[in-house]
Amino acid sequence: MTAASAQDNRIVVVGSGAFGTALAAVAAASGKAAVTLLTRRESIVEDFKQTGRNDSALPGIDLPERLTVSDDPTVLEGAGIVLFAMPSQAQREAARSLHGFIGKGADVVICAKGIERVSGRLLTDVVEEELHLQNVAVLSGPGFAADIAKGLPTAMVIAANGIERASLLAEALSGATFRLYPSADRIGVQLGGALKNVLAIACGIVEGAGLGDSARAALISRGLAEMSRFVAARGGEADTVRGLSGLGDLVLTATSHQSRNLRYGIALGASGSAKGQTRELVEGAFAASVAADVARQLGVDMPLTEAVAAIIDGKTDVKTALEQLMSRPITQE
Ligand SMILES: NC(=O)C1=CN([C@@H]2O[C@H](COP(=O)(O)OP(=O)(O)OC[C@H]3O[C@@H](n4cnc5c(N)ncnc54)[C@H](O)[C@@H]3O)[C@@H](O)[C@H]2O)C=CC1
Ligand SMILES: O=C(CO)COP(=O)(O)O
Repeated sequence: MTAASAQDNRIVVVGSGAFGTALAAVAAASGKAAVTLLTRRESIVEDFKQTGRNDSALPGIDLPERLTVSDDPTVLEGAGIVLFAMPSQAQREAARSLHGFIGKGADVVICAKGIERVSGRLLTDVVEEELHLQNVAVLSGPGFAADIAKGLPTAMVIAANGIERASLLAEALSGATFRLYPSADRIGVQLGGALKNVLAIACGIVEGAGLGDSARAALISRGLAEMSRFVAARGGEADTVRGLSGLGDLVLTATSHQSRNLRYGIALGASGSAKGQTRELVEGAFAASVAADVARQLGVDMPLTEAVAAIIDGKTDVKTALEQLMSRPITQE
């Protein structure tokens, strides 16, 4: 049985970066369906033909032979499941440009962790608007692309509009080393992925500034409280943040040097301010100020996200932000 009855059971992954390549690899390795990785670069098609790898995204990792790599968007026509694995700020443009190829019965799954920067909107809303579709799903949770592609055990979450749809997608995309848990909370799952990146930057700042492991533990648990307030205010389930897409991913990215967000935060912490840092490379740097803006509009208290946003935007430095956080009124946990 396919997840989308009007389409065939092929899976197409759009975006041949690290995460898209990894997701295409595990889906192809499971052998449940034909899988195509759709790239915009002909050189990636050629490299895969010659080496069996996508070294531009995942150097040295062999990909399954049964994977197909293509630069022809017509492969999307009739595909039952389409994964959108490009960065958050590229989701709208990608949806707009691929709108004519994606069938009305396809299950589109967003595999990015962010919020639209210019509008503060959820990526599900953005992609649904551009594709004129409803029921766009979200895949999120703890899992580095390289770990997934190497076949290391990984568990993530797939959230759809309704648990039955989410369960079908989880079955279709899980494999021997990659386990997806279904959820019906699309808001909580996607906001968990966006906000944990901001908190991973905060943890990096703590590490880079030498503030200690105790500070990081405090950040993780107070950060989780912030996440749950924000998720509830945006109409999601506060409890979702305790699962893989919230706490699970926060712990992973706040503690592993594989995380780009953590490494970016370490650089900020080491230098004491955003002077001279490029923010464009990590998702959390895009999410921080928009999440802080939305939180203010909703009346949600998010001091850690505010502090990260102010540091990234050059409005304050690490030392001042820390002093402000530590001098906040004492409140009940
Ligand atoms: N790398 C990782 O370990 C993980 C990444 N993610 C998320 O996946 C998303 C993508 O991250 P990565 O793959 O690491 O980034 P990446 O920078 O390795 O790859 C992004 C890819 O998207 C492509 N792209 C950009 N705009 C496009 C468009 N309009 N149409 C088609 N393709 C487009 C780029 O050419 C590039 O190949 C991010 O939101 C990230 O947070 C989630 C879990 C793990
Ligand atoms: O989301 C990730 C792992 O779950 C990847 O994190 P980075 O984008 O910080 O590398």
